[in-house]
Amino acid sequence: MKDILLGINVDHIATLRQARGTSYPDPAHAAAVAEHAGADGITIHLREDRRHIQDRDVYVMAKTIQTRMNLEIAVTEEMLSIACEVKPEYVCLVPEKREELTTEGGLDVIANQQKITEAVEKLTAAGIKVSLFIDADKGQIDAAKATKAPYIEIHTGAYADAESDSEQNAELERIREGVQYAHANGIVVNAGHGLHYHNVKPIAQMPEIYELNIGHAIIARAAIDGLEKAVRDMKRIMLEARQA
Ligand SMILES: CC(=O)[C@@H](O)[C@H](O)COP(=O)(O)O
Ligand SMILES: NCC(=O)COP(=O)(O)O
Repeated sequence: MKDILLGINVDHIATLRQARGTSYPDPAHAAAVAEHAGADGITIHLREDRRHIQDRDVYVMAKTIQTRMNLEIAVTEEMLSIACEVKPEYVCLVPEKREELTTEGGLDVIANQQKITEAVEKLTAAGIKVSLFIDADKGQIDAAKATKAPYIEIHTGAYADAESDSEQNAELERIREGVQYAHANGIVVNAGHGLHYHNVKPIAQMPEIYELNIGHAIIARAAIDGLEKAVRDMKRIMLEARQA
């Protein structure tokens, strides 16, 4: 069975920096440590409100990341222009609401089919591999396929936030069905949001999943155990789950 890959989101290293407006900690430094510890890629989310990752971080990490950059952006002219200039290996199109604490749901590809299709075409023409951050919904998966984006990232937030075992199991089955459906339709399937050391195993065990993007939980663990150990521990849990 294929190994599952781990993308480390370093947004919340930047959150710590922005809290005091200092030059440290530098997400570019964290990305290098994460790569040394076994990260297969680095994810950064350049939000329109620049609450954590700054434009400077994107341009610096475009030069320093040794694995590959997955740049998360909203579907706006400004962000598409930055992405086409930087040319990361991957761009993941995500929804954004100014007032949200964190991403609250997947892209509504169905309702924005033309706009998202045009964005996928523009990014693809720039040589970028495009992923769409969507819920595990067959209608959204069909709409994502119609945009010709080669990747999707299934939003695992509802699974992570579930308040009962029955709710979490229902969300897990919904994700499983969506992952299998997308994979059967020739889409490369990633997943992420809200995953941590105690809920990642059932997701990592899904053989159709190519990569998990995980940030907040790993950066939080790094505050206690250090980033290298936090990354190695997560990678080990994921690989053991996949091989179980
Ligand atoms: C799209 C997603 O789930 C995350 O990658 C995103 O970065 C969350 O936003 P914050 O990092 O601002 O919490
Ligand atoms: N796309 C998910 C991601 O990059 C990290 O999300 P989280 O682990 O910070 O919730």
